[in-house]
Amino acid sequence: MKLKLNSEARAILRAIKEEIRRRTVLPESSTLLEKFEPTSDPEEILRRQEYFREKLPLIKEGIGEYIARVKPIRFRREYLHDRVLVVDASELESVEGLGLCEVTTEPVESDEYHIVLSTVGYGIDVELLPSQIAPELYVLPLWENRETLEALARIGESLGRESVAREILRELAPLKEVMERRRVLESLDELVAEKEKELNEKISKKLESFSLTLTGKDLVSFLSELRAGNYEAIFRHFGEIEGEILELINEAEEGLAKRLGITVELFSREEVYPIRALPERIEALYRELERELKVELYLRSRKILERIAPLLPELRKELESVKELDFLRAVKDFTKGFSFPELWRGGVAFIGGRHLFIENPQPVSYVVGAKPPAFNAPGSENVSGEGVVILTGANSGGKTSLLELITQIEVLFHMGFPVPAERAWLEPLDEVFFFRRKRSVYGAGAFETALRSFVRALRGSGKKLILIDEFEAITEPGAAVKIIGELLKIAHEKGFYVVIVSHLGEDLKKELPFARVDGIEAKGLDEQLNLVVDRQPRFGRIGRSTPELIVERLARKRGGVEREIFEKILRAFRP
Ligand SMILES: Nc1ncnc2c1ncn2[C@@H]1O[C@H](COP(=O)(O)OP(=O)(O)OP(=O)(O)O)[C@@H](O)[C@H]1O
Repeated sequence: MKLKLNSEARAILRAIKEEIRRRTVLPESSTLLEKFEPTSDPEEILRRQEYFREKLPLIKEGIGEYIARVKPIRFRREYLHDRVLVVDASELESVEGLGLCEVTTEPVESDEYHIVLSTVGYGIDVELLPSQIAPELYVLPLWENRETLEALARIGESLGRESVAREILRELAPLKEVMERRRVLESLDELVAEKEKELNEKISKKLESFSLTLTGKDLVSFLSELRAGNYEAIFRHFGEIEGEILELINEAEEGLAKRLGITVELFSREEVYPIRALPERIEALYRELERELKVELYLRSRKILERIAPLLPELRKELESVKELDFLRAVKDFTKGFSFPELWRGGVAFIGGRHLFIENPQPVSYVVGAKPPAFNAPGSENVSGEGVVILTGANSGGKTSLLELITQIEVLFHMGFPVPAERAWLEPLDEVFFFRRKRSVYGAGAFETALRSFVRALRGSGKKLILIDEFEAITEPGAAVKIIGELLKIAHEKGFYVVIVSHLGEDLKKELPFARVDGIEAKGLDEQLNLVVDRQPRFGRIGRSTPELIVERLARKRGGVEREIFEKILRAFRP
C-alpha cells in the first residue's frame, strides 16, 4: 500500500531523498532509498522504525571516512598467456571450457611459457580448478585493493566486530616480498644504469688517486724499475689497481643481487674504465627474474587462496553491507535531532516541529484532528479535535512554511524515518495533497485547473490530508468563500484532514462551524515597521493581518486628528 502523493507533495519527497543522497559517499548507496518509499501500512512503518532504531545507533562518528575509501573489488576472468596446462586427452574438453590459459596434451618446451601446470606430471601439479590454475585472478585484485580491505577492517572495528578483511590482509602479507621484487624488476634498467654510474664514479676516483700516488716517491722507483727493464714490477703495480676495480664491480653486483634476490653478473670484465653493463646480460637477467617471480607469485597466490577462499563469500557480504552503512550514515546525519513519531489514530500532531529547509527555524507545534493527551503546546486548550483548519495571518508569517513542514513530517513518517520534531503523533494515511499557491495567475485557466484538482482530491474515500495554500488569490474573495465553504463541508463529511491558508477566516468561520481558525501573528513591529512574527500559530484565533498591525502602530504613534482617523480604521478591523 503506497502512500499517494500529489505532484507538489512528491516534490517534497524528492527534496528529502536528495538530502539523504547527497550525504552518501558511495555512488550506489542511495539506491537503498527505493526500499523506503512512503507506505500507508502501519505495520510496515513500524518495521522500518524498528530497523532505524536498531541500526542508527550503531553508526559511529568518523565511519564515513572509511566508507569513502571502500572501492568495489572486481574479480575478472582473464586469459593468462604466461602459462600452459598439460592434461590428459580425456580432460581436454572440460578444461578448455574454463578459458583460463593454453591447454595441451603434449609435453611443452619449458622456455615457451613461464609456468607449466599439469595434471599428468609434466609441471606443477594441479587439479582442474580455476583456483589452482589461476589463483592470481583472485589474489591480485585483493592485493591491489588493500586500502579497501583496510577500510573494511576499520569499519568492522567501529561496529565492534572483526571483519574478514582483517584476516585476508594478514594472509596476503607474504605477497609483499614478491610484489616488491616485481617492482624492482620493472625498474631494472634504471637500477642498473644507476649502479653503473655509481661504479664508474668510484673507479674514476680510484684512478685519480692512483695517478696521484705515481707523482710521489713511487714515481722515482717506478722510473728506476723502468730503467732497469723490470717490467714485471710495473705490471704488478697496474695489476693492483685492476684488482681493486674488479672488487668494486663485484661489490656493485652483489648490491644488485641483494635487491633482486638472484645472483647477478652484468658488468663486463674486459674493459677497465668506463665499465658497461652488457645489454644482453640485462635482458637475460630480466627474463630469468620474470620467470622466477611469476612462478613465485603463482605458488604463493595458490597457497594464500587455499586459506582465504572460504572467506570470500563473507567479504562479498561485507562489501555489500557497506552500501547500507553509507545509507544509514547519511540518514543518521540528516535526521540528527529528529524523533520517531508515535502511531496515532487522529490525524497530525507535533510539538517543536522544525522546517527542513529553513535555517534555524523557530520550532512550531501543530495539530489537525484529535489532540493527543500529551499534546501540551500553549493555547492547545482551544483545540477540540477539528479535522478542518483555516490558517490565517500576517503576510510572510510562515503559513506556507507550516504547510511544507506538515508535508515534510508526513512524508518522513510514511517513509518510516524519524521526523523533525520533538514529539509527533501521526496517523498512517492513504493520500497527501499539497496545493501551493499559484502566484498571481488570474483568469479562468488557472482557476479551472485549481478547482479541478481540489475536486479530484475530494473524490473517493480513505484517509486523506489536504493542504491548500491560499486558493482565493486566483478568484474573487466572494466567490472564494462560497467555493471553499462547499469544498470544506465535503471534506469534513468524508473525515478528511484539511489545512487551508486563507485571509477569509472571518467569513469562512461563519459558514463552517466545525472548522477551527488558527492565526499566525506578529508579536509587533520593529523600528523599521518590520513585522516581528511569532511563527507559532495561535489555536482558534484569527491572525491579525499586516495592514491591521501597521494601522495599529500608527494609531499608537500619531497624535490629534490623525490618531482619531487611524483609530477609526482600526475599529473597522474589530467588529
Ligand atoms: N518557523 C519559522 N522559523 C523561521 N523562519 C520562518 C519560519 N516559518 C517561515 N519562516 C520564514 O518566513 C518567511 C515567510 O514564510 P512563508 O512564505 O511561509 O509565509 P506566508 O505566511 O506563507 O507568507 P504569504 O502570506 O506571503 O504567503 C520565509 O522567509 C520563511 O523562511
